[in-house]
Amino acid sequence: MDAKRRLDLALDASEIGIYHIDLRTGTICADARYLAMLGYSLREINPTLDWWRSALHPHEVDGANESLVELINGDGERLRSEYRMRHRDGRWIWVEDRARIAERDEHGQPLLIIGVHIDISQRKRAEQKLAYQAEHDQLTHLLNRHSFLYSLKRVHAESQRTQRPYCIAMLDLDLFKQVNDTYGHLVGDRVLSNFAKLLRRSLREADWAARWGGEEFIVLMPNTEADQAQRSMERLRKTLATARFGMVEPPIRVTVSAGIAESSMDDRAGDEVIKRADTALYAAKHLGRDRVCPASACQMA
Ligand SMILES: Nc1nc2c(ncn2[C@@H]2O[C@H](COP(=O)(O)OP(=O)(O)OP(=O)(O)O)[C@@H](O)[C@H]2O)c(=O)[nH]1
Repeated sequence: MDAKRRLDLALDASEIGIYHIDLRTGTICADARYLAMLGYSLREINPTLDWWRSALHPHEVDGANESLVELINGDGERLRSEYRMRHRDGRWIWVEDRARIAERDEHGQPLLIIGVHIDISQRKRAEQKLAYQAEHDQLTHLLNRHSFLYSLKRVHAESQRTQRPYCIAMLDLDLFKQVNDTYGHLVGDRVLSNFAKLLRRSLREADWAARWGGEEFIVLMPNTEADQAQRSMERLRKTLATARFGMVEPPIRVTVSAGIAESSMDDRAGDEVIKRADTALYAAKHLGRDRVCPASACQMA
């Protein structure tokens, strides 16, 4: 087998598309594999740099363009970037683009760029899945404690800057051990996951909800004062008190207790607000459960 045939077969197996850009005309000469990746055949399209730009995802168009401009005007010889391109059927394909200057004129100006496109959509999907799993609780799909604390750090800094308070609510399902003991752990899991849906639905877009651990949840409400937060948690409490979880007969009823704390300019970190909300939650439990206690009133407990 001659070397060219061997190379063709190897490229075919690799599913790597090859292209070159003629910088004098702005035309792209792409091979069949490059075009097939985007749903086109050789006869259907004459790609140009303008076409390439128009097919880029809005989130990556600037970055991809800058990498190319840097390759053309900078000192480097090589480019390596990742971006999405629109497939003919409307999907977005993640592409890894690796290219180099192939020819320069007598003044050193690039004339030709040669490169390859590799379809990395599968790897990107796997990375996105891993990132999601690292940030979310597996059972409830709410944020996990780690990513909640990360968001809290940012909201706390923003609140110090704007001098506008935020609120934290700590929530704990009441007597949840009885649910597990009566119906089993799997039914308990479903109650937790249905409660999480109810919680998410009852919040504003800007609020953050997380599973703090076990049957305990935490909510961060940016730009919110204690009375607004209390109204929001009261609504949730009432909705839950009248909800029925119908996975068994008779349907399960669950209530929730909550403690609410508003941030103050004296708080050095969000942890201090969490501590006050936790103390208020303890007061809510102590006062008989199925209630919302603001930290400002929990001395009553
Ligand atoms: N099904 C299920 N149960 C959980 C999970 N995490 C924690 N629990 C249960 O939640 C229950 C918490 O019980 P306790 O801490 O005694 O509190 P409680 O029964 O809710 O009572 P109060 O908090 O005092 O109202 C325990 O039975 C835990 O096993 C989980 O992921 N799934």
